Amino acid sequence: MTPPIFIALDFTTEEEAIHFLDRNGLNGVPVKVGMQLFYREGPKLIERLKERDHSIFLDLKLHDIPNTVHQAMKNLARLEVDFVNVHAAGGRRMMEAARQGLEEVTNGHRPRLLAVTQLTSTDQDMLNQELLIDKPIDDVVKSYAKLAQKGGADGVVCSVYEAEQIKQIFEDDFLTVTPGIRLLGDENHDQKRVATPAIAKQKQADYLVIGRSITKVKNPKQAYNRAVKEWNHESSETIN
Ligand SMILES: O=C(O)c1cc(=O)[nH]c(=O)n1[C@@H]1O[C@H](COP(=O)(O)O)[C@@H](O)[C@H]1O
Repeated sequence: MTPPIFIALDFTTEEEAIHFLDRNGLNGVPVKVGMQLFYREGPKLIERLKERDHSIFLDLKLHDIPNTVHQAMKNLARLEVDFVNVHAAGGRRMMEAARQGLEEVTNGHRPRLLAVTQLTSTDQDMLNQELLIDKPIDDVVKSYAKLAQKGGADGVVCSVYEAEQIKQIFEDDFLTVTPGIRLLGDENHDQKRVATPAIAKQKQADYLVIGRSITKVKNPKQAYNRAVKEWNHESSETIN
């Protein structure tokens, strides 16, 4: 079975992304396309990745008034990717509009809708001091997750540290997709709520998103295999 690990293709051009996949023998692995690459290459890149049998998470994090998100989602639905996302902070009505847009256009293959709860680059201090949200971050994430479910999302994007609690609240098929993943010893960069693939497995995350720990290292294939191995064998590597 293909491991549920999306490699974040945070490259500037299609050629760089395809070259990366080819050079490292990563054909057919699940990939995430975010704003850096999509704003440059657009839908034709998605077609190319689909032809190459990649599952695709199109991560554009929509956050706007409900009508705009509704219309935008209709266009994204036509790309027939596997996952798309919005910011839960846009509110219930916006998420309902997103879901409606996806349903109006697709017949059969509706992309699953994810809602970003709190970015993994946000920590407790930033939540309190910059966003003026005066609550423990895991409570905020859980509360946004409940809102997301009411708004028709199929799951949330959260950190590994909230995944288990979310699994306890919802049915098994409400998904948790967790970025902020690092292999032991790697730099955290701008990420704050960080965990290894092994911890993600222990905390019952459904999917992992891994970028720089695979894409920016000397031997990406080896890093990818290490992540898969941790995921499969529940190794006990930890990270602070
Ligand atoms: O929605 C996302 O994919 C996302 C949400 C979030 O809270 N944090 C987060 O890092 N991401 C994305 O996941 C990827 C993480 O990349 P690395 O930090 O390089 O592993 C980036 O493409 C981010 O845009």
